Amino acid sequence: MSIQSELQSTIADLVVKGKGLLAADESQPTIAKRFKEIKVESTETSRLAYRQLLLTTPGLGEFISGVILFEETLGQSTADGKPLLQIAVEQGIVPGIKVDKGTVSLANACGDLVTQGLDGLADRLSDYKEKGARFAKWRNVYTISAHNPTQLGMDANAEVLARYAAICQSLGLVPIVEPEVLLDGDHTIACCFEVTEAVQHSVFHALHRHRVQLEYMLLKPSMVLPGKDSPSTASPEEIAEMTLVQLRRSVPAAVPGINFLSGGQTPEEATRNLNYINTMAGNAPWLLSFSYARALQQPVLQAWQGKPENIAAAQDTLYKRAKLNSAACLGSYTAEMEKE
Ligand SMILES: O=P(O)(O)OC[C@H]1O[C@](O)(COP(=O)(O)O)[C@@H](O)[C@@H]1O
Repeated sequence: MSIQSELQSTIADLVVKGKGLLAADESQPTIAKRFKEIKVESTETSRLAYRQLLLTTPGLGEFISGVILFEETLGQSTADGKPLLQIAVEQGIVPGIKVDKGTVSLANACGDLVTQGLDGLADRLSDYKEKGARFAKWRNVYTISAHNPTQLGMDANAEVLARYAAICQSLGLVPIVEPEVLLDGDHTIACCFEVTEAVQHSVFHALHRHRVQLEYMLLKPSMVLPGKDSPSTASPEEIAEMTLVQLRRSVPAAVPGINFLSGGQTPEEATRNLNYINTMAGNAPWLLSFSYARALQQPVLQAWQGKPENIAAAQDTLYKRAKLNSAACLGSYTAEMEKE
């Protein structure tokens, strides 16, 4: 298969109406933090048990088209020797992989961060592809404060994101481009709008400079929201409206899908806001869906508590959240469905 057809068929498998992505790619520090909340130690064994629980959830493929895995998971197998990646494939779920190496502070940029991981990326990607990954994900983070993000921070981050995307496409892996504007802070929704618009403009300029084919990538953005310590709140209609206006101004129609991250919203908020976005999207050119980690997994972790006897209940919870988010993709979610 040519690189072009590989990219095309992965996009076709990922961008499906009523389906979204499960982000199960928490880095070691992040998964340790999530496990700590349920008093489970993060070890290779506990991470395998948990991620096996996620991937073996019966019927998950009805609502999930792709899963983002962490590098370690790509090499893990069940006790009877089946690779976890194979389980995803058998569920009809496309396996992908997080390939960035986390953030460091960017010199001379007032505290802005920049994401690392470009060195040796092509070799790593070839290896992941050989193991079965068909898409990749890279996350940049932008903090909002009186001084951040700086133009320097936005430019430097856009450049690495575009270089990553170009390398992925050259090897036949679909890149998910994730510029996350963080929820931390007391900023207003208007300020988040302005920053998100500037960030995405810088990203799409860089993607253009690096000749990234927009038809064969997905955008994983944050929604436009007031900061979590903001004195002002915003209604779901306002969030949906501002998110859509911002996206229309920044994201070319050639991009096939936009899969939001949850970013610290509660599971219910993330589902409700996605539903409003889809009901208000009109004839938006992109499929608007989800690529949630916390908003899908928080209730699962609570139900699991690290205990084998809770696996079935935890899987029911994942199935339910995936189903509700699928409804939100179709604009048919209602708060009553939470009680079912
Ligand atoms: O561990 P990291 O690299 O900080 O990433 C944390 C998470 O951020 C995400 O990009 C988005 O997650 P949320 O939906 O919880 O905001 C996930 O894909 C990833 O697992």
